[in-house]
Amino acid sequence: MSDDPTRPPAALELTGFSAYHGSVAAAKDVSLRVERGSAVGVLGPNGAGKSTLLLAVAGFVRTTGGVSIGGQVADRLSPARRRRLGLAMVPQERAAVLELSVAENLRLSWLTGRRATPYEEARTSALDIFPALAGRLGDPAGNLSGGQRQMLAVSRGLMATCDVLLLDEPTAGLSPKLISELVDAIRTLNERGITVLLVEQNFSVVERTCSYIHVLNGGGIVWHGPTTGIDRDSIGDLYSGAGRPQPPAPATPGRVREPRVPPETDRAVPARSGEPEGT
Ligand SMILES: Nc1ncnc2c1ncn2[C@@H]1O[C@H](COP(=O)(O)OP(=O)(O)OP(=O)(O)O)[C@@H](O)[C@H]1O
Repeated sequence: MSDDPTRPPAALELTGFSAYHGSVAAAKDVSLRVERGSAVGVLGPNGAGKSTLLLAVAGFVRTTGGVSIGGQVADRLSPARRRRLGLAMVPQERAAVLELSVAENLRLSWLTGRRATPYEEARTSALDIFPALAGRLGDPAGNLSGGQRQMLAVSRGLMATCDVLLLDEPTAGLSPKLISELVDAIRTLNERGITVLLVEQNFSVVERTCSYIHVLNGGGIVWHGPTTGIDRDSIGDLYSGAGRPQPPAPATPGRVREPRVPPETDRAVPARSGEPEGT
């Protein structure tokens, strides 16, 4: 948790957070902060520990260190209790009950979620973001294309009427058109005050949605900084931990988003162990 009592609580905050498969730490000493209504990206090579980190935040993996959701300490809470605090996760597998219809899948997520918003309202709100699903409500989820199933997976997260959405590589395998739709959807979520922690391999998606990124490798954060101004050619250096801060590039309207971070934290810094890292 933040040491500064005057700072409003983050939507999500990890402090010295480690996550274990058995006795092996797949995410190590991760500290990060995600402000309400912002999107923060986690990039890194295969096996870096990104999915494990999200699963651990959602409560499915043994952890040490601190996790708080909306200012509430959640370290020891079950996944269900974390959902009630407003956390939802969309795993990499595009989870849906394939035998149930699209509408039934949405209803199921609402029933097992926080029900902070009436069902009809939550459904209208989700379909507003993914209109392609509106015409498929009666179809079995198993009949959807991969991209449509991804939209359904994100909609299911929204039906839980969440405040914080964890997205694990939501654009994997999608066409450029569907990726653009998903990018727009993430921006819309932020505009509605929903916070997003986005695991991605696709830097372009992170660049278009996130104000801040953390690069994970070998389970630890090897670099973090604002997204604006990162030179695409330096991504390999960031992955290897050899990244150097880049001078901020002038924002190009419509292409690069203005950073949402406060000016005093608008700087790129190689990560040091134990250092709080945030937006
Ligand atoms: N259920 C598990 N049991 C044991 N080890 C696991 C398990 N799941 C993942 N691991 C190991 O934890 C490490 C991190 O895996 P993780 O899936 O979190 O990485 P990732 O960054 O999400 O990779 P990718 O981008 O390929 O999905 C890897 O070494 C992996 O082999």
